[in-house]
Amino acid sequence: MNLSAYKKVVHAADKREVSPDDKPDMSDLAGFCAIAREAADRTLGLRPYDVQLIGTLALLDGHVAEMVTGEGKTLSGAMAAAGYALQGKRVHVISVNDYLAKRDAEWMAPLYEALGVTVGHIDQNTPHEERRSAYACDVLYGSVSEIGFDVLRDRLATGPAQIIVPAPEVALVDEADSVLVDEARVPLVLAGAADPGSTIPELAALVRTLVRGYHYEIDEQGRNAYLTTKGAASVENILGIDLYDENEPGTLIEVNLALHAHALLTRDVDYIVRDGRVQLINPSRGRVALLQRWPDGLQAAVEAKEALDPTEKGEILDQISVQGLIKRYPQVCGMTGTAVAVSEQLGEFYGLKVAVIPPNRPCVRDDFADRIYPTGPDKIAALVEEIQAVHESGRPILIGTLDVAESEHLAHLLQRRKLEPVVLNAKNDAEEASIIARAGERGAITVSTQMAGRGTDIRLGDGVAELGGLYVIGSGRHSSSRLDDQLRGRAGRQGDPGGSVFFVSMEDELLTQFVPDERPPAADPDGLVRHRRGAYLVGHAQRVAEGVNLEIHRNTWRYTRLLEHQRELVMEWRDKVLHGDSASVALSEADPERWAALPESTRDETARQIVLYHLDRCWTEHLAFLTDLREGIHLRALGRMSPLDEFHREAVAEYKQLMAEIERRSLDSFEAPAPELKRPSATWTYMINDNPFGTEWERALKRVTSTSKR
Ligand SMILES: Nc1ncnc2c1ncn2[C@@H]1O[C@H](COP(=O)(O)OP(=O)(O)OP(=O)(O)O)[C@@H](O)[C@H]1O
Repeated sequence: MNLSAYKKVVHAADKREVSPDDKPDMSDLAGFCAIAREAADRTLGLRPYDVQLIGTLALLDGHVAEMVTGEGKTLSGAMAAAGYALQGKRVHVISVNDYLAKRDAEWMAPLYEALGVTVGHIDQNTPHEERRSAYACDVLYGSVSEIGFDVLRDRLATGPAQIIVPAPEVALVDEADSVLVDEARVPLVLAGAADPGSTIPELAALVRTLVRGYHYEIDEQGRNAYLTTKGAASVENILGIDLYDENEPGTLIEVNLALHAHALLTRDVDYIVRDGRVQLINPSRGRVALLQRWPDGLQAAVEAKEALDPTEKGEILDQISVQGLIKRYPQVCGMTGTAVAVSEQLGEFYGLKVAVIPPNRPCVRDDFADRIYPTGPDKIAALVEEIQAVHESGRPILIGTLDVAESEHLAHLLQRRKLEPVVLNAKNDAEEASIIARAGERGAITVSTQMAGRGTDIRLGDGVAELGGLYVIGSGRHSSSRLDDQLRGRAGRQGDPGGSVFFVSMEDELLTQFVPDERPPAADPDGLVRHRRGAYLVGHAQRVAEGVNLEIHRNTWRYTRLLEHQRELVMEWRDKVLHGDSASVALSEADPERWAALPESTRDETARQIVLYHLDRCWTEHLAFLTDLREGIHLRALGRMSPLDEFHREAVAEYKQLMAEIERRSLDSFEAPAPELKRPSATWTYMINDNPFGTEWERALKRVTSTSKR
């Protein structure tokens, strides 16, 4: 169907008479729309606009619906989820965070109930049994990471009763660009406690004494720190060892990790320290990611840097990418305010098409041209002036910053001027929704990191419309214009008046990183850069950044596709072991005598546990092998071989042996039982890429973009 077909359905729905006892019939879409509209009106007090029904139809048709922010996607999505449920399909509404999953599930519950559909939600604190009942509902709301980690944790089930995620049927993805594109660059990783290793706190103290430019260098992209020859010599001197001793490779790695933690990771930007623990800040959302950590060595190095007790070490038990997770669902659809800009990626990675839904009331927000300044301090000074001047009129202002440290710095400067900004960042994210909801009140000044509080409606206070509505200021352009548009979209919702502007400096990271060699144009006497070239460079840097990110995404996907395929095959096998008798069949055939000697009542379970243990163990080892392989694979390029082909060749060969290895080890355990098959005692999740330093390929790519002149 296309937009005009949807409109016809909605037009027909308008003419239907609906009685309270009507049951929706999904073969009659107009009838369904009429009933859903009536049910929403009676239960939620919201009568869906025609465009919301059009959005619902686009979702039921498997599209990503682009609906402008504030148009009421929550309701469109709920009607579509109910529609799928009434077709007998189980729906997962995937949101960007726990808060929205809970809010939307609870808000829409009366509508679902009226339509005869059950609904549940999960968040990171949901206990096991409640989680299970939530998954048993027709419609489940949960964040992508919660659902992903449940899928990964189910993977460790040693009995069918432990599994909580039912077979996937429909995924309805809210903020689809953010989930399917931004978050998709980072695989979800489940790790388990293994042998505790040693960490060297002295190294944290040692690297603190090193001087940048003399002892160590940081590459232009700020992604990699490395010792210079002089630095390496000093470290060797202090430690009294040979860093490059082939028999002791561990120390060099630990020194490098300590240096990375010291030189590249900044407290309050990349992580915060709370309750004696290092908590990561999710770079795409500026929120604290609970239960997430860096790969071990780096986590330990950051803990040592902050003089905290080291947490347990672990190994990767399993991982899945957002693509891998989403591809499990036979039916996928989504909604977002900014889909068109990523339509190419949605098509390439997910086979999804975008449907643009017209707004209910046209947007009348004033989007002003960027204010460009030569230096960072000039920009900040002008930004503070602007805030003060606008604030005097009483107009509410929302300032979007790029990180927590910047928010705090700005808040500090505003306070010095006797202004009272409310700061919204990863440190108080529990309250962020209610704070952001008040950002439209007269006189409010709200400083917020990136998309914190996203999805919360900002209503204008009394008399604010006359002042021009909410004024949104970005303290710098993001690495993608989509994120800029999302920030602008906080103002001018549902036809409200509003304004937006970005303050940019030629020293912003976006420019120094992606167009480092360009000479910026001079400023006018009042300090503002008005030359066309200024705006051109900003736009150009953003396009380069977008291109680099797309290539990174593409490349990650090229490598993970094979891994995910192998994972699927192993999981199919595991399912057969878990639910069937394949372990018993295999082991009884391999050693009938031993089989006959075992007590009949327990031998099936014994066989199952042995095979599951070795299957999980071998998969963990296989993952470690693939990670190592991928890290070293770029060297093959030197031998004129295609790294990707080589990776595939070796990964496939190794995989072929995997099955045989599992069988061999299982048989060994069966014949001479080990005292205990010890499984990991605790699990946790990672958010950062499998390689914290970026792959060699990414680094090379960044080098290319930074040296190419246009
Ligand atoms: N049919 C309707 N009639 C009246 N108000 C509505 C209707 N649909 C939604 N709203 C209101 O519009 C506001 C925005 O809704 P919602 O939060 O779903 O928007 P959104 O499109 O998800 O925005 P965002 O992109 O910021 O997440 C809410 O306050 C909601 O109550």
